[in-house]
Amino acid sequence: MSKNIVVKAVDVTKLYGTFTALDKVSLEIAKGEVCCIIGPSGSGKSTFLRCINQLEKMNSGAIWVNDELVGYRREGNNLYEISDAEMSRQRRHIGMVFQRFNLFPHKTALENIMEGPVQVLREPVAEVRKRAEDLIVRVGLGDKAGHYPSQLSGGQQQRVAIARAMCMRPELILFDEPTSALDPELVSEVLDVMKDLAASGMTMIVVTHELGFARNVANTVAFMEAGKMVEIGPASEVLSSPKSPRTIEFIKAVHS
Ligand SMILES: Nc1ncnc2c1ncn2[C@@H]1O[C@H](COP(=O)(O)OP(=O)(O)OP(=O)(O)O)[C@@H](O)[C@H]1O
Repeated sequence: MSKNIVVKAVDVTKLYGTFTALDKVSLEIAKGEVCCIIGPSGSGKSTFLRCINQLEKMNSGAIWVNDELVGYRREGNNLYEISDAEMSRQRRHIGMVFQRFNLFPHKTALENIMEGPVQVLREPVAEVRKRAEDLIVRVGLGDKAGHYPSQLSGGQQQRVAIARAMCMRPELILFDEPTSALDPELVSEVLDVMKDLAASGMTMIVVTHELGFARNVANTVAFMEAGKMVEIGPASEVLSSPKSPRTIEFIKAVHS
């Protein structure tokens, strides 16, 4: 695989009982690219992100992150599955930002940002603190380092969550509807931080209903429906002249 490809997913299939949540979904993202995944509720967007970072085990298919197989493949009798230890090692390369910010309530903003590198990666505290202090300034919250999550707005909490993901120095950050739990007036401050991150060269996969963000920031837009990747291509093409009738309908509905 080319060194430039950060994520490659091939024929990822996920079943919940007999229900097919993902049906042979494939995707390839190059270093520094931003891919937005759009689609109606229940189409499998979150499930796909969760398969990429191993929060869900797929039933078949394969996922590579930076040339390393992180998912498993089952082809007939040919089963390959990486160990849980290996999975958690791999997962460190992948940051995740959730719809609900999931900060530790009893830790300050700065402590939340430092938590992963100190507790999981066992990096020296002083080094991590320096990095976290730079990051909190970068997300515009330099004056809120000592605040607890309950003292921050939703938009501020989400910016802390983004800084927390970045502090792990991931190869890739997955965003699962990062602005959909926010009051409308707080959406743009989070999107601005994400835009900045994209401009700095971070590879990102973003599940979002913010088509304006997708249009302005994404290189690639993927439209999913009923567990299938219906259409994928350059953002301008998919958003301005979609080919699939279902994509056309969806984009029209979001705009109206
Ligand atoms: N743990 C689970 N057990 C059973 N079914 C599940 C589970 N998680 C998700 N599903 C089902 O799989 C389908 C895909 O869900 P998913 O959350 O991935 O969709 P989505 O496109 O992210 O939707 P939304 O935009 O509403 O978040 C849905 O029909 C959902 O009900």
